[in-house]
Amino acid sequence: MIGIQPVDKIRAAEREFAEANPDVNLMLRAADQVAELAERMVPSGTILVVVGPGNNGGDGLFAARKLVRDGRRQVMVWPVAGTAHPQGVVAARQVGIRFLNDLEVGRLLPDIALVIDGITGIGGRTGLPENVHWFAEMCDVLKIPVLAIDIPSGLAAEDHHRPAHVLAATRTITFAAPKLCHLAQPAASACGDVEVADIGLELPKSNLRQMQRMDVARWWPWPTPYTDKYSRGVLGIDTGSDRYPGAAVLPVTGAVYSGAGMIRFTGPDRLADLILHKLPSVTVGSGRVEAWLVGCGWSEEGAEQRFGPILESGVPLVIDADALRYLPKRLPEGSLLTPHAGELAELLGISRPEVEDDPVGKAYEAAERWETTVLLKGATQYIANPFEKRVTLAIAGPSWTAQAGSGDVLAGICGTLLAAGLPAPKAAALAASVQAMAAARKPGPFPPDVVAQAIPEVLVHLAELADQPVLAGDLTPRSIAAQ
Ligand SMILES: NC(=O)C1=CN([C@@H]2O[C@H](COP(=O)(O)OP(=O)(O)OC[C@H]3O[C@@H](n4cnc5c(N)ncnc54)[C@H](O)[C@@H]3O)[C@@H](O)[C@H]2O)[C@@H](O)CC1
Ligand SMILES: Nc1ncnc2c1ncn2[C@@H]1O[C@H](COP(=O)(O)OP(=O)(O)O)[C@@H](O)[C@H]1O
Ligand SMILES: [K+]
Repeated sequence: MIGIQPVDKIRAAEREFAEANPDVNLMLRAADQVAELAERMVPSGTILVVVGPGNNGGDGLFAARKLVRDGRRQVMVWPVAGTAHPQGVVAARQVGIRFLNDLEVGRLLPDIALVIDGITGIGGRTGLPENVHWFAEMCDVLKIPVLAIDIPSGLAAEDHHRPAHVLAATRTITFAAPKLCHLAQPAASACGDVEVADIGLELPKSNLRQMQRMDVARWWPWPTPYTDKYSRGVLGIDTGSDRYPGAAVLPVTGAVYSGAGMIRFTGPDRLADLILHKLPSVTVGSGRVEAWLVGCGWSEEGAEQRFGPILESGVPLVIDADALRYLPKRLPEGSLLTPHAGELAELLGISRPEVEDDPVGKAYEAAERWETTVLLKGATQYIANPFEKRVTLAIAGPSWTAQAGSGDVLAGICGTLLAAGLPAPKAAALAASVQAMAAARKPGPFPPDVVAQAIPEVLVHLAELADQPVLAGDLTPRSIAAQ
């Protein structure tokens, strides 16, 4: 898990560091790391460092000095948006760096190997200074690699919006910890590959975090030699309707391919035949279950009647799609709501744009109101956990997943994990991350059920990461295997 840090915590950590280490210059540390990464990105060629009025520009100027020192390359500086960092300017001039004006930049730009963006960092407000709009567009058109220092200029650190004008980066080097803009879409799409550089700051635990592959590997409920189908978790699934027959098949597919011990399908009989045709391991009819998945493709007719008895069962529920319209005040303990932005808006009685404007806040508001875990779906998936008062971002996948039925498959994976006994926040974070990883293995317009079929490959890979036995042979005690 990686903590996503707000600007005030970064600044406080910087102050504490400065008090404890009066002889260390953090800006030089940051600048050295910027220069090192720039060297790796383009071992030769001219570098243009664009600098703004703050410390982000200071980082850029000291990085420029470092880059020019080895004498192997030409480095130029273009100051924009106010007066550049005075000591930085002196340092750059001392080593003979040339300062350019707008006209010179326009003329030389096609021959630039790398642009380093030091216009604004964590002090940046949304929107690029107007006098560099043309420059951002030219870098994009000419496909010039851009290395952003801390934050691509135009983005604001704690904001997931991507404004019309931004200096989009090929890579971003940020310090101490990622900020929300690096990880939440659509802002993240302007950051390129993000590298987090350690400059020695100590940060407190954050209540906004992002899942890592290793977390998925550690938390996944791996089967053991003592496992049977019941102990692995039996999941009841009541989904689909005549209007939406696929919504019966897709969640079951997600549940089967993520390793449910057993599935009991209790939706319409005609749909059971459809499921069995594709997935003969599914059982039909009621019985004891550890968790229920409800709501996908119910349509309105008969929804309440379907929901009532399942709610009374008292086991944890994954509540998706149409079932979200019939939430009681109190949900069974350990339940999980899986709305997309439109459904969350309906739940909260607000508009969809209001949810899209503040996904972290709105997901958390719903989680608090229903005292349950909420997984807000979309290009970035937020898991709001009201018990530990935090929000977790799932591992992100390719945008190909944005298609009808992906949410149904995701609900099925959530169901498998709730039935396996995982607490809802973990189940949701794992399910969303694993689906994204499966989609990354199958990039392209593969239908959601085909993406689900890539989950076993992802799990085998993760099992290796977690040192879990994946094949029968792996269970051989090491002493025997060595003979
Ligand atoms: N805080 C830290 O821990 C460290 C910070 N460092 C660097 O310092 C940066 C933060 O420095 P600052 O606080 O000076 O802030 P920035 O350099 O990010 O930007 C502040 C300046 O930009 C102007 N500005 C902001 N948004 C603008 C916009 N949209 N259009 C035009 N002008 C705009 C502001 O008026 C202000 O003059 C970090 O991002 C990082 O690069 C590093 O030196 C290492 C240590
Ligand atoms: N831009 C995107 N990039 C990656 N995944 C996305 C994107 N947009 C949506 N998704 C995924 O697609 C799914 C859509 O869910 P949902 O809208 O409930 O679809 P449905 O109800 O048709 O199954 C969600 O799981 C979400 O993770
Ligand atoms: K920047």
